Amino acid sequence: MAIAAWRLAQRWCPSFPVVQLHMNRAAMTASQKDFENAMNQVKLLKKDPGNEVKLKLYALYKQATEGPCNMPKPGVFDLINKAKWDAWNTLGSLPKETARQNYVDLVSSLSSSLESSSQVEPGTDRKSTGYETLMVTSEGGITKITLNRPAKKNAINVEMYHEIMRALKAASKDDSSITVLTGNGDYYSSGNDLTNFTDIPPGGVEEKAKNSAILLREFVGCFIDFPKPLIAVVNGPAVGISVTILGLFDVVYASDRATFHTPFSHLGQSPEGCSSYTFLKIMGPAKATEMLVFGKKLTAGEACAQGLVTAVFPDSTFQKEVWTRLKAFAKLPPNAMRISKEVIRNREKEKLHAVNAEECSVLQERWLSDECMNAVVNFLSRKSKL
Ligand SMILES: CCCCCCCCCC/C=C\CC(=O)SCCNC(=O)CCNC(=O)[C@H](O)C(C)(C)COP(=O)(O)OP(=O)(O)OC[C@H]1O[C@@H](n2cnc3c(N)ncnc32)[C@H](O)[C@@H]1OP(=O)(O)O
Repeated sequence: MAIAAWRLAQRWCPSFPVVQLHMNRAAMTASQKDFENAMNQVKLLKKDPGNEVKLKLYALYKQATEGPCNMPKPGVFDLINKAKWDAWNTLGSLPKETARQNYVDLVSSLSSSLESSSQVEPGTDRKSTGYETLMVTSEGGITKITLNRPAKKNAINVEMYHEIMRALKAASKDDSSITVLTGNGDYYSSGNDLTNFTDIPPGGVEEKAKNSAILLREFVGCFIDFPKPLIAVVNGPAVGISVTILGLFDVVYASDRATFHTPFSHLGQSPEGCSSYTFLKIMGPAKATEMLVFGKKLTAGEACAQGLVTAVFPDSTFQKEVWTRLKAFAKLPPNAMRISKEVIRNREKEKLHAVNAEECSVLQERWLSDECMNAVVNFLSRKSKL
C-alpha cells in the first residue's frame, strides 16, 4: 500500500508538517528547493522503505532543519523515541547543508529503486509472460497463479510442475502480500498428468521413477517453504496431488462445486504432498484413512467440516465473495503477515521436509509396481476414469 510521507514523517517526527510550513522561505537556496522537492517525493513513495531508512530520513531531516540533536535522551524503554534519538544523535555536528544534501540523495536513491520495483497500482493488472501452462498476474498486492490447461482439466504435466515452482519462487520475492493458486475452467486440477508416465528415458523406468521422485520432492518443498500467506481458490473438482498439497496452504476457499479426491490405492500409488502427516493432523487418522487409503471423494461441505477447507461458497457467487476477502487480506501489513506465518509454520518445517522425503521415496517404488503401471495403462487406453 502506498505510504504517504506525511504519515511516515508524522510518525517519526510529529512536528513535521508544522516545521515544514514554518520554514524560512526567504532563506530558500537551490539546495533548500531540492530539499523541499525531496520531502514531496517522499510523499509519493509507493512502498514503505522500511524502518532503518525511515530513521535515516528522520535524522537527516532533523539535522537539516534544527542542527545537532538537542533532545534529552529518552528512557531505555521508550523504544521508538530512543531509536529516533540515536539516529539523530549519530549525525553529531554534521552541517545542516550536508544533512540537507544527504537527505536529497537518499530520497533520490529511494525513488529510483522503489519506483523501478514491481509495485503495481491497484487496478493495474501486471501479467507475467513466459509461462506455457500457467497464467500469472500481480494486482493490488495479490499474485495469482492460475493452472491453465483447462482442456486437460488442469492436469499437472512435467512442464507445469516446473512452472509452478518458478512462479512460487518469483511470488516469494515480488512485492505482493499474498499468493493465490486457482484453476482455469471447470476443474481446479485433475492432479498428476498420467501421460507423465509415458515419457521413458534411455535409463528406463527406474531412472524415470528416480527423476520423478526428485521433481516431486522439490515441488512439494516449494510449498513447505513458501514464506507468504498462500491461499487456494478451489474453483472445481480437485484430484490427487492438487488435493494433498492443500494441507500446506494457509487458507483454502472452495466453490460448492468442488470435490476432493485422492484415489491413490486405485492408482497403485501412495500419499504425497505431506498428506500422510498433514491430513492426520487436520482430520484425524480415521477420516484421513478414508481419503488417503480408501479414496473417499469428499464434497466441499465435507472437506470443510473436516478442516481441509476453510470456507465454502455457492458457485454462483464464489469468485465475488472470495476476491472481496482476498483484496481485504492483501491490504494488511505484509511483514506482519509473513512473520505471523513464520511463527505458525516454522516449527513444523523440518518435520514436513522429512515427511516429504519419505513419501517420495515410497512413491518411487510404487511407480515401478504392476498395480501402478496397470492403472496408468487403463486410464491411457480409456478403460478407466475416476
Ligand atoms: C513417474 C512419472 C511422474 C512424473 C511426475 C512426478 C510427480 C508425480 C507426483 C504425484 C503422483 C500422483 C498424484 C496424483 O495426482 S494421482 C491423480 C491422478 N489423476 C487422475 O487419475 C485423474 C485422471 N482423470 C480422470 O479420471 C478424468 O479425466 C476426470 C478428471 C475424472 C475428468 O473426467 P471427464 O470425463 O470430465 O473429462 P475427460 O474427458 O476425462 O478429460 C478431458 C481431457 O483431459 C485429460 N485428462 C484429465 N485428467 C488427466 C490426467 N490426470 N492426466 C492426463 N490427462 C488427463 C483427459 O485424458 C481428456 O483428454 P482428451 O480430451 O481425451 O485428450
